[in-house]
This record gives sequence, C-alpha cells and structure tokens, in this order.
Amino acid sequence: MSLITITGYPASGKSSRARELKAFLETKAAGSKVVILLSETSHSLDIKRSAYDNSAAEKPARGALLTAIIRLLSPNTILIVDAPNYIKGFRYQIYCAAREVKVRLATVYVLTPQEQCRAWNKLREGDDRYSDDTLENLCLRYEEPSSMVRWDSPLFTLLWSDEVIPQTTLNAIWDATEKGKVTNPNSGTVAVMKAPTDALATLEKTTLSIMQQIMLSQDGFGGAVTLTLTLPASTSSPLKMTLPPRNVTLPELSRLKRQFVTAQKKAITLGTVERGSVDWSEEGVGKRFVVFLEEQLQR
Ligand SMILES: Nc1ncnc2c1ncn2[C@@H]1O[C@H](COP(=O)(O)OP(=O)(O)OP(=O)(O)O)[C@@H](O)[C@H]1O
Repeated sequence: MSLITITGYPASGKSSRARELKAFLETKAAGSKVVILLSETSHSLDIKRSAYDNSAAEKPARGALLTAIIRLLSPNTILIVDAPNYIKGFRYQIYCAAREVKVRLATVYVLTPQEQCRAWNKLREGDDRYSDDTLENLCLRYEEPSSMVRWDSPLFTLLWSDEVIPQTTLNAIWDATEKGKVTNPNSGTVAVMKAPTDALATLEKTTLSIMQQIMLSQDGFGGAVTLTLTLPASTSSPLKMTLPPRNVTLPELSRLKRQFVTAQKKAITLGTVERGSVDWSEEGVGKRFVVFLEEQLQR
C-alpha cells in the first residue's frame, strides 16, 4: 500500500505527469497492485478551479480531497493524489492519515516556471482555466516541498523541460512505493494532544489579548505601523507585528480570530498535529497568530 502526493503550481503539468506515472506503475506492478489516480474531478469529487478563488471555498474542497484519500487507501493499492497540495500543513495531514494505516509515501514535485504555467493556463478554456488572479495567488501562496521534512520525503522533482519522466526517476519512485520505509503511527499521531484544555485556554487568551492590543493601537488615520505586543504571561517575550497601512476594524479582526482559533482547535481535536511538533505555549500561539494576521490583513 502506498501513496504518492503530486504537488506543483497551478497548471504546471501535474495531471500530465500523474498520468505518465500511473501508466509506468501499472506496467511495473503487472497486475499485482491496483494503481488509482485520484484527481480533483474523479471518485465523486467535483473540485472546480474556482474553488481556489477564495479560502472559504477552498477549505471544504481540501476536506473532501482528504476524505477521498483516506477512503481509497487500501492494501495492494498505489494511490496517486493529483491535486495542487500546495499547503505544507495539508501535505502533513495526508502524511498523518497515511501513516495511520502504515502506507509507504512519496512526494512528486512538478517543477515548472510560473511563466510556463501562465502560458499553459491561458490556452485552457472555460471552467478548466484558473482566473489570472487565482493563478497568481496560488503561485504566491505555494509552499515548496522539502526533502528535509519527513512528510515530503522521499521527494522526487520532475522538471517541466523533460519530455518524459527520466527512467531513473521512475524506478526510484517505484522503489519508494515498494520498498520504502513504512513509518508506523506513533503516539504523536494516534493520540489527541496531551493537554488540550491548556492549549485551548491559551489559544483563547492569547488571541484575545493580541486582538485587544491591535484595536487599542488604532489611531483612526491608518498608516503602516509596527506594534509591540505583550502577552498575558510575564515570562513571554513581546512580539512584533506590522499592521497594514489602513485601519483594521473590529469585525474584521474578530472574524480572523475566529478563523484562526477554529483551525487551531481542529488541529488539536483531530489529533493531526503531532505532539511536540507544534508549540502550544502562549508565545508559540502568539507568533502563529501574528503571522496569520499579517498575511490576512495584507490582502
Ligand atoms: N510538457 C507539456 N508540454 C506541453 N503542454 C503541456 C505539458 N504539460 C502540460 N501541458 C499543458 O498544460 C496544461 C496544464 O497541464 P495539466 O492539466 O497537466 O496541469 P495541472 O498542473 O494538472 O493543472 P491543474 O493545476 O489545473 O490541476 C494542459 O492544458 C496541458 O495540455
């Protein structure tokens, strides 16, 4: 049982490479394994390019994809997941889900220059095409895989300029799916966070405090400003945050706080966050919230 996660920029040629890989793996497996190609429009999924136009539509799409992955993982199967998979955290979720059922993993990075992706996307028609804004946005937000982190490893990079996938790479991918290390689930992924009560309380307290300090700093005139935030516990170091050159409203901040808290809570209750890999201290939560706010408020 193995799972290959394809990732790359929008319209980078992921599906084309995924099909090529599937054909190779099927020949190699010679009937001993079923090779399944899960795309965003197969296996009852209907994820349109427009799902990436905004994060509200994107979230359920990712959820549906993850559910389909989990459903399709089975013995004697090589599952190829052909989707953008551009968020590090999402690839990590796939890794955790696969590890639960002791699957061999590999990540295939289709590396194509953005210029080329734009050109290929322009040739598309109708629903098949990403809007220019969405494509640019996705390229900007794309989080490159890294062979240094366990959830992207082993990592195989396919160059757009290669007419076909090099034989050595194909063989290496086959070896990874057949003989690669099977990572056992460990307590980190099996168990829900050890101290969820503490984590939840810290989450609420820290985000609320940051939100209040931002509101108090608003002078009514706008203008980018760097803010020094102090956290409730005196032992935590102050955090720096850059505000956008405009006034930030309370409803906007409340909405972002809610979004952040919901996502973090989910990570705790689903147990998808590996114990020890995330800093649930006040400072850790504060830093993540500041990064999230800076990113969202710049949009
Ligand atoms: N090597 C190539 N040479 C010429 N055209 C290509 C090549 N690879 C992909 N294309 C074209 O680029 C477009 C995008 O390819 P493809 O659908 O494989 O990309 P994708 O990354 O799966 O896209 P999406 O992000 O929308 O899922 C297609 O129209 C395809 O025909």
